[in-house]
Amino acid sequence: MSKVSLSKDKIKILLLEGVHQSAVETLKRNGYSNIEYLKTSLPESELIERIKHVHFVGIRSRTHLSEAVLNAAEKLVAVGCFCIGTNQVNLEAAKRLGIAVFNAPFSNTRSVAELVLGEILLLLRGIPKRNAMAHRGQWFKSAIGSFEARGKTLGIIGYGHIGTQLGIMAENIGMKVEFYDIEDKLTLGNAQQVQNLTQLLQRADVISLHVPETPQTKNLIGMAEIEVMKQGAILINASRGTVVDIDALAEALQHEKLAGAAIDVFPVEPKSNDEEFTSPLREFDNVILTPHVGGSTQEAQENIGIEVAGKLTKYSDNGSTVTAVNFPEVSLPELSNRSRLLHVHENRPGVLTQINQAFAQHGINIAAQYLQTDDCIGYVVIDVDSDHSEVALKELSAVEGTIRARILH
Ligand SMILES: NC(=O)c1ccc[n+]([C@@H]2O[C@H](COP(=O)([O-])OP(=O)(O)OC[C@H]3O[C@@H](n4cnc5c(N)ncnc54)[C@H](O)[C@@H]3O)[C@@H](O)[C@H]2O)c1
Ligand SMILES: O=C(O)[C@H](O)COP(=O)(O)O
Repeated sequence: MSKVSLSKDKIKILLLEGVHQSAVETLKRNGYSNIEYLKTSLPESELIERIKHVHFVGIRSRTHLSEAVLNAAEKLVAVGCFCIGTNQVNLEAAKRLGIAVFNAPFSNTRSVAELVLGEILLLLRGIPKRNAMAHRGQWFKSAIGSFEARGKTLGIIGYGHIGTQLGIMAENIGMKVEFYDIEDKLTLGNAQQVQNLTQLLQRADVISLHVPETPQTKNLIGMAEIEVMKQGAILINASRGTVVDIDALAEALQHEKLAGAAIDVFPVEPKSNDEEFTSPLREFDNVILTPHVGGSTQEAQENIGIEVAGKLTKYSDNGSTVTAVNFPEVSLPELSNRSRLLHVHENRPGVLTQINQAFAQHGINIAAQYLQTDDCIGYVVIDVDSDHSEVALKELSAVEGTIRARILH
């Protein structure tokens, strides 16, 4: 259990993976100056050492916050994922330890959709192969294997923030859009939801994946799924590397079952730009390989920096957990002329009663109280008169089942 009651200059923030400077500016504007900024991710052993002293950590998709790392993070209050995906964080372990995790659920979605649209056009025209040949001095002027997008069917797997935007853009260039999603979805434009994955795979000229990394999406596209796709279809994956069986894809390209592919994410990705990228797909001219840059645009990164740093400062300054991905969500008013106690506890019967009884015994008047729980933890926020705040924190910290308690003035 950790108690935190620190002035802002003592709050240590570690930002990894070269998050946009807008994050640093946002934190500084809000009074947080104790920031360590690294351009790379860190291997687990180094992270375990560095994270011990840190109150907030900012990462992107390359940094793995495993249970071992989180267990070592004695002072960690919150994690900011400066991206959409949060699969690189052990969210359950973070929750058990009372560490809130935030992300940027929308800010880079347009960038991904735009990249995929471009790839669809290039792949339908066979441009990656012609481009590679031209670089080698070969002139391949031919309409063979070259098609317009107009009238072709785009099959989207995962019709969320990215899938829907891609669908609208694809319709605007005359494509027919169908999608498969495990949820019933409101269809935008003229898109049609199909009932099963096989149906989508059989009908689409281009398949694009926009699902999260989950146990269900692991190898969602393997040998069997590629087999049912149309002869000469195109496969695009800008979601997560675990979603496509890369060896199965390489084999399908070898046998010319597929006309091309665009892959932005890989089962194993280099840890830094200095590390060599290895993949069985490197040998194929008709595959666009990109180094996980779907969301890497200036616009997206700047917006993500502001959004996630804003969420971290709000949680630090006022306790709000709105949009946290692993925490009960509590929306809180500004704190004025009082102290605010933030208490994360195991969700077991009687915690709130214990708190209220302890406060009553010490004559601590509760000015406001907010509580949200999920199946594992509870998060209660209590505003009290500042004169009582230190006693209140002591009492709160002694409550059975307490995971973390901190105070804001
Ligand atoms: N390449 C990049 O740089 C980049 C950038 C942003 C996001 N991403 C990845 O793209 C993913 C999608 O992003 P989003 O913003 O559209 O997410 P989202 O949560 O808005 O949408 C995901 C959709 O997938 C559906 N889904 C989940 N499991 C499924 C399954 N087994 N089969 C079919 N549908 C399923 C969900 O119901 C949802 O509609 C993210 O989780 C992230 O991993 C990659
Ligand atoms: O989850 C995401 O938003 C994307 O995969 C982008 O990750 P990145 O910030 O590491 O580029």
